[in-house]
Amino acid sequence: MTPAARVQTAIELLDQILEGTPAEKVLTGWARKSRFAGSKDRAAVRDHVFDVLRRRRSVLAADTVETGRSLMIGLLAQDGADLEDLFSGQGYGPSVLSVEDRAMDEVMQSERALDLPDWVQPLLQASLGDAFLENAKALRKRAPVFLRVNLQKTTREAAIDLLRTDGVETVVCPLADTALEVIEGPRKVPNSQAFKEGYIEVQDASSQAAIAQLPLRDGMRVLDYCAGGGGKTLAMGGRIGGTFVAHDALPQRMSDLPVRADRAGLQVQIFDDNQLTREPGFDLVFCDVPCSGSGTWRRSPDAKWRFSPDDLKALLDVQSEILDNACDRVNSSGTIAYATCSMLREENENQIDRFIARHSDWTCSATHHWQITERCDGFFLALLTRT
Ligand SMILES: C[S@@+](CC[C@H](N)C(=O)[O-])C[C@H]1O[C@@H](n2cnc3c(N)ncnc32)[C@H](O)[C@@H]1O
Repeated sequence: MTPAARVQTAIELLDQILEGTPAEKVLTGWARKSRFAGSKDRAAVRDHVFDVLRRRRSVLAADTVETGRSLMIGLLAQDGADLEDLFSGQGYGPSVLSVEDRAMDEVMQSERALDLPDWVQPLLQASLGDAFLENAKALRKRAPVFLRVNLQKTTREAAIDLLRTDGVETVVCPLADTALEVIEGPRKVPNSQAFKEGYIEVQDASSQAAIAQLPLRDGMRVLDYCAGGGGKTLAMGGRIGGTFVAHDALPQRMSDLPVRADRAGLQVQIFDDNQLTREPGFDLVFCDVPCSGSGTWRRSPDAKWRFSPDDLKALLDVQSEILDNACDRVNSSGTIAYATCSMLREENENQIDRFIARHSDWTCSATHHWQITERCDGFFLALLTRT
């Protein structure tokens, strides 16, 4: 596909997304139907679509109707692309620029907004204070890819060397002693020997840094209460030898965990609610609760525009219910670790304050924040123990 044809495809896919179809569904549907598109074409179209969604507000000039075409023109103009060349009307590319399109090109030389939904911006501002602007700007950029090195199987240095033999270039990330940033060849990671041998997993650096802050000791009994795909279970298992139990309200979310654990050389038991009630209390109950994901919105920019005040309210209820349930799963000297990838105070400190107001025998021994930067996603961790 020519660069212009990729732009026209992105325009058509964005129109479908604007009609309400989720971005992933639109992109997968197109990839299935378009056998002529190679992997580079797919990646380029995907990048166009996600760049627009990340900056959906600022790429649109004031008073311009939101269409796939107007959004793509705004994006390309903001990035300094040669619009006359791309919009030439040739081949499968988009039709030539109108007078209005050219006017937009000029407007877009300046940025309009921070690309946040109106109702979210004040909440983020109140939550982040002076750090708000830096965080909001970082959310408009593409996120880097990070790997977690499984220290039970190898070292960071050996992992760097092995990845290089498969065309994946990485550098040490200072945020965590397990973290590597991929600077070349991220798409080659799943087929690399390092991945197949269980030496590495894909995981953001702030999640790894949070796991490094947990009070983990060899021999502990650990429950990952909201395990999902099990990324945090594996990360905890990469740090200590112990007993690991995974649980999730939606067990199908854990379907890949046995294969991943096997690759990592970790034994993980998967328990439902009934099995958990028969278990003695755990030393650590890790609650990576469902949340707005606002610290990771640059990875799923579609979610940013879909997220509503009702969604937030429902999440707050689920988060407090999970914390209340976690109390029954932890032994008398154990710790509850509450984690979100949210930047919103409502989901973080306020949730902890409300928990302590409901459970006066509990105290918060530490909180940690990771801000959204070019280098890492936003993350929040609170450690709770009985007084
Ligand atoms: C943020 S995700 C977890 C991601 C996972 N820890 C990882 O590293 O891949 C939150 C998970 O909580 C689960 N969940 C939602 N409500 C729950 C509940 N009441 N009890 C336990 N898990 C719940 C969701 O199904 C989802 O998989």
